[in-house]
Amino acid sequence: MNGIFRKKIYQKDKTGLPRKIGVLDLVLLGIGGIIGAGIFVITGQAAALYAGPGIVLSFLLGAITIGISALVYAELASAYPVAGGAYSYTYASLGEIIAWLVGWNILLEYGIAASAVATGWSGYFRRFLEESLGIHIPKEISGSFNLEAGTYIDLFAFLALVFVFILLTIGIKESATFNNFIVALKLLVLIVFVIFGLPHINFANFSDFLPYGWEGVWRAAALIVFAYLGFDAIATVAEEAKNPNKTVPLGLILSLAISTLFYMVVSFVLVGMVSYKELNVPDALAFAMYKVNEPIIASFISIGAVITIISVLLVMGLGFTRVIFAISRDGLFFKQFADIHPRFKTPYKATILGGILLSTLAGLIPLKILAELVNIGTLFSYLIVAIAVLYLRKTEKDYNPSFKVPFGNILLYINIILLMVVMAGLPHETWIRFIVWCIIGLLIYFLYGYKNSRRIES
Ligand SMILES: NC(=[NH2+])NCCC[C@H](N)C(=O)O
Repeated sequence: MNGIFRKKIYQKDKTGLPRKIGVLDLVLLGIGGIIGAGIFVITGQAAALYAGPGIVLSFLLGAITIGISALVYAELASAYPVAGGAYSYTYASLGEIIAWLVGWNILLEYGIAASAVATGWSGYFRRFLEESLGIHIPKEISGSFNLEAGTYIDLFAFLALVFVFILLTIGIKESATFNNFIVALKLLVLIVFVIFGLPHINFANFSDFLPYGWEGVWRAAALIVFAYLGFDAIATVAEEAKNPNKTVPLGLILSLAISTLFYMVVSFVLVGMVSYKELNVPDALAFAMYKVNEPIIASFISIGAVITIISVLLVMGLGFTRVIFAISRDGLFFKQFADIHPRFKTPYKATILGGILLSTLAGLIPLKILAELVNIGTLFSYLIVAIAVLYLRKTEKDYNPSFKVPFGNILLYINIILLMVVMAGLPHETWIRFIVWCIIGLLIYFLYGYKNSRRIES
C-alpha cells in the first residue's frame, strides 16, 4: 500500500513540447487568468452587501493571502519547471495519491471556472447584442438545458469555449499572442476607469468606512478572493516556456502583483465615486460611470469587460489541458491524452477532450450550479502546495530552488492559516461537492491510476 505515496523524480530537459513563450507572454497569461469576472462582477456586490468602502481592505487581505501563495508557486516552479503545476509539485514531494487528488481537483476547478465564466460572458454578450444592436436571440438557444423554461442550450457560452479550444489546439504561441491583445485591452479599460473616475471621487463616500465592521471586511475578502485566482495556470505551461526556472516564477509574481495594484486602485475609485449602498449590481464599474454622467465611458467599459473576460476562458482552458497532459503522461489517466500533435506541437488529444467536456458543460448546466463549485479546488491546491514546500524544506537534502519564499518560516504558516480560514468560510454545499469529487477521484485512482502509473517501473 505504500506505493500510493511513491514520488516522481524529475529529469531535466526531457520535454515533448516546444519552448515558445517568454516572460512577457507568461506575465500576460497570468493577468489574463486573474483579472476577469471578479473585478467586473463581484466587487460591487461585495462592497454593497458586506464591506462598504472597506472593500479596499478586503482586497488587501485577499492580496496577502493569495500573494504568499504566488510566492510558494514561484519557489516550486523554480525547483520543478515542468508541465502540470501544483499536480507535478505534489508528485515530487508528497507523493502520488496526493498529487492525483490535487490534479483531480484542479481539473474540476479549471473546468468549472471556464464554464461558469463562459455562461456569465454569454449573458453579457446577449444583452449587448439586444440592447446595442437590436439583435434578438431566440429563447431556445439562450439558456442552459431546461425544458420548463423552454431553453435548450446556451449557444454563446458553448461557442466561446469551442473558439478558445480551437485556438489552444493550433498552438501555444498563437494562444499567447491572442491573449496579449486581450490583456492590453483589459488593462486599458481599467486605466480609463481610473482616469475618468478619479475626478468624481467624493470623499463623503468614505465617511462611513466600515458600515459592517471588520467582520464585513473579512466576509467580503472570502468572496473577492475569487478575483485573485488564476495565476496558478501559468505554472502548468512551464515546459513551453523559455528558461522556465526564471521566467515562470517571475511570471507568477509579476502577474499577481500587477493585478493587485489594479484591484486596489480600481476598488478605491469605485467606492469613492458612488455610495456603496448602490453597488449591488452585476456591472458596477460601468454603472458607476453612468451615475457620474459619463455614458460613453460606461459603454466602453461594458464592451471592454465583455471582450476581455474571454482571456480567463483561454487561460483556464490552457491549464485544464496541461494538467490532463501531465497526468496522462504519468500514466494516471489514459496515455493517449499525452500525445503531441506532429505539426501544431500541442497536446491536441487532451485539448480536444477538454474542449468537448467544457463547452458541453457550459452550454447545458446553469451558471448558479457551476459558480457554487468554484474556489475550493484552487484553494485546496494552494494549501497542499504550501505544505509541500514546508515538507521539502525539512526533509529533502537536495531540494535547492533558485527562488525561495522570503521569511518562509513565518509566511508559509500565515499562508496556511489564512487559506484554511478562507476555505472554512465557503458554503456548506461547496464542501459537500468537494468531498464527493474527492471520493470519485479516489475510486478512479484505485481502479485505474494505481495500476497504470509509470512510477511502477521505477
Ligand atoms: N481557479 C479559478 N477559480 N479561476 C477563476 C479565476 C477567476 C478570475 N480571477 C476572475 O476574476 O474572473
